[in-house]
Parts: sequence; C-alpha cells; structure tokens
Amino acid sequence: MKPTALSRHLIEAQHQGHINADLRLLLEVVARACKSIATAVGKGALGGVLGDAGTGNVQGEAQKKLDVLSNEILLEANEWGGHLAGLASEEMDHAHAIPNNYPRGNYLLLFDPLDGSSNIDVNVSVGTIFSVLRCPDGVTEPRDEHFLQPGTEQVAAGYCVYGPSTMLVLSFGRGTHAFTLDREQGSFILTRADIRIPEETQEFAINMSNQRHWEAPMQAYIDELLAGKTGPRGKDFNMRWVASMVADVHRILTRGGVFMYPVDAKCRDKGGRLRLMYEANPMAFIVEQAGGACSTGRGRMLEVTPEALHQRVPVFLGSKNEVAQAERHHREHDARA
Ligand SMILES: O=P(O)(O)OC[C@H]1O[C@](O)(COP(=O)(O)O)[C@@H](O)[C@@H]1O
Repeated sequence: MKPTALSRHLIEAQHQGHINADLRLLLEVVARACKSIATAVGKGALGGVLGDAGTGNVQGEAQKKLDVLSNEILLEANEWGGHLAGLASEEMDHAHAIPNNYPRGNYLLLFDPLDGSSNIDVNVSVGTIFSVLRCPDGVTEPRDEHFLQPGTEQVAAGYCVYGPSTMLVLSFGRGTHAFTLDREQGSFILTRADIRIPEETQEFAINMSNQRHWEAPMQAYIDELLAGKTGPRGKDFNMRWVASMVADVHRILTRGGVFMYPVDAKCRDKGGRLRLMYEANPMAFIVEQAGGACSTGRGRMLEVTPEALHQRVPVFLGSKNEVAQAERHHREHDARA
C-alpha cells in the first residue's frame, strides 16, 4: 500500500469533518517550518548554528543560536500563513498579533521553538512543541490574555523531534499519530497511527539531582519506585532522563513510562520548571489522546486555569496508572497536612 503522507492524512481528516480547511492548512504551515528547523539542526557545526546567541529570553534564560533561528522560522512561516490571528512563543515576551495588512485567520498558535536546547551542542535530540487554540470571538488584535485558555480548549497540538530521524507527532483530538520525515522526498509519512501508551510501566524519567529539593510527597513516591521488587510496588523500575522533554515524551509514547518535573526548592517561587501554555498543555493533549494521563500532581493538566502566558507548572505525564500513583502520594500528603 502507498504510504500515507501528512497532507493526505489531513485532507482525509477534513473530508471526515474532523478538521476544517483552515486548521489543515495551518498544520501544514507548522509542519513545513519544522522541516526547515530540522535542516538547520541537522547541519550542526557545519551550519554555524551551534553555541549561544548572546541574548536572553523573557524567562531570563540564555538563548542558543538555534533557539533564535527556530523562533524566526516559525514566526515568519506562520505570520504569512493566513490562518492565524496571533501567535506566542517561549522566546517572545508577549503575544504577537498578526498585522492587519497580512492574511489572517481565527486561530492562535503557541510554541516552544526548540525545547531542550541545552542538548544542541552535544548532538542530542531536541524538538519543537506547539499548541493551537481558537481566537475568542470578536477579538481582532489578540493580546496575552486571549491566549489564557485551559488546555481542554486546544484544537490541535503536536511536537517535532529532531533525532536520528525527524518525527512529527500530532493530534487534533482524534488520536495521536506519528509521521517520519522522508528526507529525500521532503514529506512527513505516517509511520504510527493511533499510538497507545501502555497503562502500566516500570520506567520513570526525572532529574534525580533535584531530589533533596523536592517536597515530601515526591520524596515518598520516588522512594517507593527505588525500593523495587521488595518495596510496596513489588517491581523494579528503570530510569531514563534525556533532559529534553520532547525526547523523553517521545520515548513514553513509544514504550510507556512516566515523566516528571515536580516543583522543587529551586523553582517553587516560579510554580515549577516547565511552561504550561506551550510545553505542558500540548504534551498533555497528545498524551491523553494516546490513552495516557497528564497531571500537576494535584489535578488534570488540561483543566488548569492559566494566569500568565509564561506560567510554569509541575508536570507528571505518561502511563495512566503510574500518573495515578504520583497523584495518590500528593493526595495522601495533603490530607495529612
Ligand atoms: O536540566 P533539567 O533541569 O534536567 O531540565 C530539563 C528540562 O528542561 C527543558 O529543557 C525545558 O527547557 P527549555 O525550554 O529552556 O529548553 C525540558 O525539555 C527538560 O525536560
């Protein structure tokens, strides 16, 4: 059978009434931008794109040259795409309304142009994460507050992982599907339809160097996992940590697991490490559509009411039953307190 290209997959989805033409074309524009980023990432040192840009973003983080370049690629492609009212990025202080004299549409796009960018210089997988919302009715110049919609309002979300192969993982609310970039043909080909995350797992992902900074329920939960076969869980757990959320989530979509970035003493005043609007929410959408779960530890991620564009949250995502175990520890701790 002829392989299914992303374009055909989206056209079929439109014919089945799952997406409209505008959303289809918007997703095509995002996918095209991801292909350009993949080319830039793939050139590495030969493209002169490694290293620091010498600038900082709104979060006070040093920007890599590829952070800046990826942001420019996504911005330029989507500003002229004709399907957006506005966009927002990890690398930009505030939301950007599409100028009146440009072709415009009714969607809002949020993205982390290059997640895990500390991995670029060591040639480890990085990725782009994106989320699509509807622009509220009557809003012609969307500002930050118009993007502050709970994750349940997302109409599509996805990520592109730039690894040994480039893969686009996408959901518009009808399952989660993965497409691999055929570098010779220049098109994304459907390679995993309707991904399902196993409900049980024996693998967790966390930055263990933060252990001493975690709050009590987190300490108790990880102690349980580390106790292995002779502990309360009665099984051994393996650990993996790429320190690139896209790569860690991609592994979980491939073979299950639980990914965690809890609040710790270092990020407590900020509310967590990862960003709600363009990291946690799109990943939560993708993971839920694949039968997994995503939580703050104290509630469903997609139901968090956003308060700021660059808001941070604690994140627990992956195999359903393991996310439930993490939530149980928080619940029991809070009840005792
Ligand atoms: O270095 P740490 O604390 O392990 O953090 C790694 C986490 O930071 C992130 O890189 C996000 O940060 P950036 O968006 O600044 O790249 C995640 O991809 C990853 O899970």
